[in-house]
Amino acid sequence: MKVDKKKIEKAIGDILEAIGEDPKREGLQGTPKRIADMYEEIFSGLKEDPSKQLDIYFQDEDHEEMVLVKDIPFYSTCEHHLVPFWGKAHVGYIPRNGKLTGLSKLARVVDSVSKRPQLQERLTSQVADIIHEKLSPYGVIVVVEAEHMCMTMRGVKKPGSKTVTSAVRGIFKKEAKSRAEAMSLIQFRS
Ligand SMILES: Nc1nc2c(ncn2[C@@H]2O[C@H](COP(=O)(O)OP(=O)(O)OP(=O)(O)O)[C@@H](O)[C@H]2O)c(=O)[nH]1
Ligand SMILES: [Zn+2]
Repeated sequence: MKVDKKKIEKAIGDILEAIGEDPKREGLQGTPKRIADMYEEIFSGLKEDPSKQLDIYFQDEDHEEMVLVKDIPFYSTCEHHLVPFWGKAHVGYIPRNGKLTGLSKLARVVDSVSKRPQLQERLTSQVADIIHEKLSPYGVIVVVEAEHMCMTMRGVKKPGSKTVTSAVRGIFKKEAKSRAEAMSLIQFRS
């Protein structure tokens, strides 16, 4: 289902009125439509199945070592306040039976689960679960670091504070050594 743009436009008009604005003044006339268009874009992940991004994979029987794509930028929307949280995701996995996915597909999975009203913890575990279920790798590790606008521009007002979440599956859960190796690669700065 597509977003109901008419309903969003009406709601935004109501909010503008409720805060004491005049939705008919020149600068605001197009705002409900702009926001409806924007919501269609930033919530487009709601009607996607992110695991479809991993439908295509390559076979390389030889490669059963860690693959890590780090510093994947993302923007998401906090489900509590509907304001942005954004940062970087680091996604690693150890392929099994030569099931390698395209590197960009890992970033596409991050994009897809970001474009919904989200919790950072859920975003992190959804990325790990999708890769784990679809590619059956030896293990998956996902680390997400983000700044939440609901903690900076309002409320507790702590600009610069970062929230770090992680989700590990398979071997990364069982073996501290593999986890430590992945974490050192994530932290490595060239
Ligand atoms: N666990 C988790 N909490 C989040 C996330 N995004 C926002 N929050 C928190 O959700 C909580 C909502 O708390 P409430 O007390 O219901 O709302 P509030 O009165 O606006 O809270 P304050 O932000 O403390 O002013 C806050 O503590 C937010 O920091 C997230 O991704 N994960
Ligand atoms: Zn929030």
